[in-house]
Order: sequence, then structure tokens, then C-alpha cells
Amino acid sequence: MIFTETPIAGAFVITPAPRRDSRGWFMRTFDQNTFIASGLCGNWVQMNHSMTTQPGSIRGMHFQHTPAAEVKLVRCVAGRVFDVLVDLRPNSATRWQWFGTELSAQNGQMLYIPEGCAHGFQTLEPNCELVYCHSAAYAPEHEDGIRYNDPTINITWPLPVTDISERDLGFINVQ
Ligand SMILES: Cc1cn([C@H]2C[C@H](O)[C@@H](COP(=O)(O)OP(=O)(O)O[C@H]3O[C@@H](C)C(=O)[C@@H](O)[C@H]3O)O2)c(=O)[nH]c1=O
Repeated sequence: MIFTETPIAGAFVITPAPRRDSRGWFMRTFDQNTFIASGLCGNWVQMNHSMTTQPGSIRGMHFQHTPAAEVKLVRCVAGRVFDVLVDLRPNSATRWQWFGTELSAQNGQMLYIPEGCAHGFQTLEPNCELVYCHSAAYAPEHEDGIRYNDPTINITWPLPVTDISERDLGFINVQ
């Protein structure tokens, strides 16, 4: 596994190292010792899996407030998405900055999202599936989000938006 820190401190793109043979491939997607040795979270309490049918759909930008703030590890297991995190941490040098990267079943890459960051994605193909590991349990009373098109953040989404939930459209701008 190769850990590449993004311009947002504490956020990493993780590239797995598949072992290939005549049958196909095998790869490690999480290794507690390696993650902890790299200063990353090694304790997941929940895993989620979503499927999004239409290309151009957006889910996000989501986070949970303290005491349910969480680290997420996200991987695309079908299709291709543009995956985005936004730094919301008050004392961060990169507060309000975003980082996006393509995650696909083909590249096998993962995005590690530290506490204090919002997360969302746009699908680039039909029937995209994402698998998440979470460091905190789902806590609807602490859930929150920022608008996908917040002008302060100004995320450049690759496609026109084709589908988004009412909840995600209802989030307010950060400033
Ligand atoms: C996130 C979540 C949702 N739910 C329920 C609530 C609702 O009825 C249904 C769909 O929830 P949502 O509309 O919030 O699903 P979705 O918009 O896909 O939410 C996800 O978005 C991405 C960007 C993330 O980062 C995830 O952590 C998660 O917030 O599933 C759970 O039961 N457990 C969970 O952990």
C-alpha cells in the first residue's frame, strides 16, 4: 500500500498493491498495523456500501459533528467516481479548501478522510458502488453537511448534476 498525503493535511490517497497471478489478483485494502504505524486510524466501527445508478449524481457533502466526528476510508468497487473532501477544521491552514480524486474499481485507490472534513462524490459512470469504513457509528443527531455548490468552497465537479437528494440540496453555505 502506498500512502500519498494530499494538500489537505491528514488526508491520504491510498494505492493498494495487488498481487496478480493466472487467476486474477489479490490485494489488501486495510491493515491495522500499517495504518497505525503511519499515524492513521486503525479502528473501524461501521462499514457502509452504496450504489448510485445515474452518472452525474452527487452525494454530499457530509460530516458528523463532535462527539460523533469520524474518519472515513472510501473505496469504489464498481464504476468510477470523482471523490471529494473539504477541510472544515477551524485551525487548519487549508480550511475551506477541497481535494478531489478519481476512485474507480479499476484503480482500486482509496481516500482516507480525517475528522473535521466533509465528504462527497459525483458518479462518472452508471451503477457506481462505494464501500466505506467509519471510525464512529452513524449518529443522525450529529449529522450535517455543506452544499455541493457552496461558492466559498467552489468545487469543480466534472459533470452536470443529474441527481441529488433533497437533504443534500437543503444544506446551507459555510459563510
Ligand atoms: C449514512 C447512513 C445512512 N443511513 C440511512 C439514512 C437514510 O434513510 C438512508 C440514506 O442515507 P443518506 O441519504 O444519508 O445516504 P448518502 O447520501 O449516501 O450518505 C452518505 O454520503 C456519503 C457522501 C458519505 O460520506 C457517507 O458517510 C454518507 O453520509 O440510509 C443509515 O441507516 N446508516 C448510515 O450510516
